[in-house]
Amino acid sequence: MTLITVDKVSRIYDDRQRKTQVTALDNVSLTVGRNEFLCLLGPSGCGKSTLLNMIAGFDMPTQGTVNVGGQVVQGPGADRGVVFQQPNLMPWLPVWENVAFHLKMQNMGKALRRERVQRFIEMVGLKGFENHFPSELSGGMNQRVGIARALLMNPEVILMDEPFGALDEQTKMDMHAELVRIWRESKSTIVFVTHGIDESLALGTHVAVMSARPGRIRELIPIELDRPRDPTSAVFNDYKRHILSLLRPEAPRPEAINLSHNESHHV
Ligand SMILES: Nc1ncnc2c1ncn2[C@@H]1O[C@H](COP(=O)(O)OP(=O)(O)OP(=O)(O)O)[C@@H](O)[C@H]1O
Repeated sequence: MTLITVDKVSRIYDDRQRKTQVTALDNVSLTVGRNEFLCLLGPSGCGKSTLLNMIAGFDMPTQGTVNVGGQVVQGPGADRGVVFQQPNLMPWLPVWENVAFHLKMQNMGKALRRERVQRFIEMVGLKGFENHFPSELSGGMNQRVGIARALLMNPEVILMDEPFGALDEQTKMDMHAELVRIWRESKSTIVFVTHGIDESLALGTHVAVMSARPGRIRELIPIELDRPRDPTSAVFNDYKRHILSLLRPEAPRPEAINLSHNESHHV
C-alpha cells in the first residue's frame, strides 16, 4: 500500500547573490509503500536533502505535491520523525532526557517521561547508558539517541539524512544491522538519504538513483537480496555495477548485468 507519493515535484531556488535560479529538483515522481525502506542515492548536490525536506514538510515544492498517508504535506508532523546527520543532542541533558525531548515539549511529567522512553532506549541498544551525557558516548551511540528520539513519537515514516555519514566503516556496518532490526521491529517506513552505494544496498528494499543538475530520479530499483546482506556476493556486486552505470552514464555499461530477476521501474 502506498504511503508516500511525490507527484511531479520541482523545486527551484532563487540564488539572489548570483541573480539566477537553481533547479534542485525537476519533475520528480516517486511512490513509497508502507513498510518499505527507500534509499535516495545520488551525488552531492543532486537534491536528495531537498526531496527529504519536502517529505518532512520543512520545505515546499515550487510545483507538484507530496502526499503522506493520504494528506498533502503542508508542514512538519508527528507522523514523520527525522534523523539528521548530526544528532543535535542537548549536551546538558542525559541520554534519557534527550530521547524524551518531544514528551517534555508536551509537558509530560518527569516520572512518566522516564518510563515511556525506556523501551526506545532498549530498542536502540543503549540500556545501561540512560544517565550518560552525550559527551560520554561515541558518535554511533549519539546517533542511536537521535534514532530513539525519532522512534519515540511512533511515526509512520522515519526520514534519515545521511545519519551515519560521520561514522567509521565498522561502526557504520554495526549501525546498518541495528537499523534494519529497528525497522523490522517498529514496522515503520524509512526514507534514507545517502551517497554510498554499498550503504544503499545494505539497507534498502528499494534504491532510487538520482542524477545531478537538475535532480531527477534515474531509476527506482527494487533490491531483492536476502538479509543479512553480503557485500561480497556476486548478486550484490551486480546491483552495484548497475547503479554505477546509472551514476556514470558516460562510462561503458557493463555487458552482462544479471538483473533479469528484478523488475526495474523507470520513473
Ligand atoms: N536554500 C537554498 N537556496 C539555494 N540553493 C539551494 C538551497 N538548498 C539547496 N540548494 C541547491 O539545490 C541543489 C540540491 O541541494 P541538496 O542539498 O538537496 O543536495 P544533496 O543531494 O542533498 O547534496 P549533499 O549530498 O551534498 O547533501 C544544490 O545545487 C544546492 O546548492
